[in-house]
Amino acid sequence: ELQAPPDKIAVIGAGIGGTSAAYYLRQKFGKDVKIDLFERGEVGGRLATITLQGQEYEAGGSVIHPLNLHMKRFVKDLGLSTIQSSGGLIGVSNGDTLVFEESSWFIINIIKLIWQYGFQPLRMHMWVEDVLDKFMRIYRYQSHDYAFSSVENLLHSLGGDDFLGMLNRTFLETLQKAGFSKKFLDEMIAPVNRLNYGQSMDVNGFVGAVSLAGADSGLWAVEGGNKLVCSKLLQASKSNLISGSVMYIEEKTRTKQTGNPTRMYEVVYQTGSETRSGFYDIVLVATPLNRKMSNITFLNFDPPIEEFHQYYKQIVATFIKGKLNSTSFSSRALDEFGLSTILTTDNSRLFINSIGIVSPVKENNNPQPSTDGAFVWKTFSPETLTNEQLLKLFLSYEYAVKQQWHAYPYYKPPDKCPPIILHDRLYYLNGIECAASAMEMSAIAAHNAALLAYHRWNGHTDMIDQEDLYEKLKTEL
Ligand SMILES: Cc1cc2nc3c(=O)[nH]c(=O)nc-3n(C[C@H](O)[C@H](O)[C@H](O)COP(=O)(O)OP(=O)(O)OC[C@H]3O[C@@H](n4cnc5c(N)ncnc54)[C@H](O)[C@@H]3O)c2cc1C
Ligand SMILES: CC(C)=CCC/C(C)=C/CC/C(C)=C/CSC[C@H](N)C(=O)O
Repeated sequence: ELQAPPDKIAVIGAGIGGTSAAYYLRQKFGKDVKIDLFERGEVGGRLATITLQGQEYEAGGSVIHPLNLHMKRFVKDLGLSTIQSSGGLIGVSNGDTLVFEESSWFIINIIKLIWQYGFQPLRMHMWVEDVLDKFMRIYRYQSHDYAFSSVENLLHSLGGDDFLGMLNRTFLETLQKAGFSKKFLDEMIAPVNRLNYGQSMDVNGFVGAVSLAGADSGLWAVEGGNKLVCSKLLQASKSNLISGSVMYIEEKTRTKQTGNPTRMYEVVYQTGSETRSGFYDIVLVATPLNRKMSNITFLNFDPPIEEFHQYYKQIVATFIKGKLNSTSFSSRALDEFGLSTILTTDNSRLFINSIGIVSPVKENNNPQPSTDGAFVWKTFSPETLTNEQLLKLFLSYEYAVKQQWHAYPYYKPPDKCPPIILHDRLYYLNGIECAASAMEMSAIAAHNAALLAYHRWNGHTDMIDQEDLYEKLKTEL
């Protein structure tokens, strides 16, 4: 049995989380509900491009896993096209030498890997596959409309106590327990985690697994920029975009047209120099709740809604067009260097986490140098690079343009996730980032929050936090 649908829903934040939430809310609640989507910056949020000499490059979230089924579905349903992330050879630097270097010959790579690390790369591949296999259960649950009231319940339904345990242990502890050697972890795994999350092996084991999935083959991106998914979702959801910064949310009693006094949420926002507000039946917050990133306060809630203090790590992405100083990484000159991505080990004295050649978002081909042999490189570093540092990395450069991010949570297990239900009809999506931050994670959180809001509105408690879903759905034909 269904209640009358809500009149108005607010979604705060038009990144991939907020726009996909609007899309799923429209699917569940139907065409009559009015959905307002608040955004204080650009649609896309941490999915953004940077334009350099007339070419656009991904400056935020750039790669998508081949098994990220929500992102895949969006691209298909919204009529977008994909490009494959360009390969290129990868090396790992410890600041003095390259501790690992890929060859363009497949067989040489296999021999090198076995020589240096035995069968650990294969075992690691299997470990990640096993985590991914369980993770994929979420798509089955969500396609059957099941929802979860907390991130912990969601993860438990996917991988049981093992998945919850991964939030409580460091990635290092998790992999040491699984029998991987220090050399392999230092030289192969820590550098991937520095590239993807700018952090050491002290992150939680779950985000570590996601990070390794982010180094799988078959990664892809959206032609024209990943942020196009957000603008297309916004359009498809037929939501009303309000350009403004939400300042606070307050619960108040309003008398609706029916004459009934109803508890509603007043969303107060600033647009230009004006302060305005609107009343909503349901509110979804799709931005990290902390002072630096969203600065939203919750007034007069009973019980009060706590202030969240999740610290987000700063990452600086710098785009440099220039000729690499290959001798910063190896003894070879540039014309014999051949690597297009260099990762760094944790103990490296280098001031960057990674550096790699990038292609424009419209190019499906391998990146091409300009006539003088210069490529466009992207570095990730914890701090802004100084001119002196840039001149260490490059023989010469034409430009260096930076984009600074509060990129992802600073992971420090045990990682306890914030609640999804902040109040009766007030939901929070970005708590999922405490398990792992990635585009697909936000899309999963958005689908879950839309289903949760729908079932709670209609009193469908049997669709929330069902135990043993995997077994139940296995027997369902
Ligand atoms: C440099 C970088 C590289 C990354 N690479 C990858 C990658 O390759 N693959 C991957 O899967 N993930 C990647 N990620 C992570 C991914 O980008 C994020 O997990 C994802 O984009 C988060 O989306 P979101 O919608 O949850 O949050 P956001 O994108 O942060 O969206 C929140 C939105 O809310 C708005 N907002 C905030 N406060 C208010 C307010 N008070 N009022 C109104 N609006 C407000 C913000 O302006 C923002 O647009 C990367 C992130 C960064 C920074
Ligand atoms: C959620 C699952 C199962 C998989 C996602 C895997 C994935 C794509 C992880 C990447 C996460 C991330 C935050 C990457 C940041 S750096 C990305 C890229 N290599 C770049 O150079 O910009």
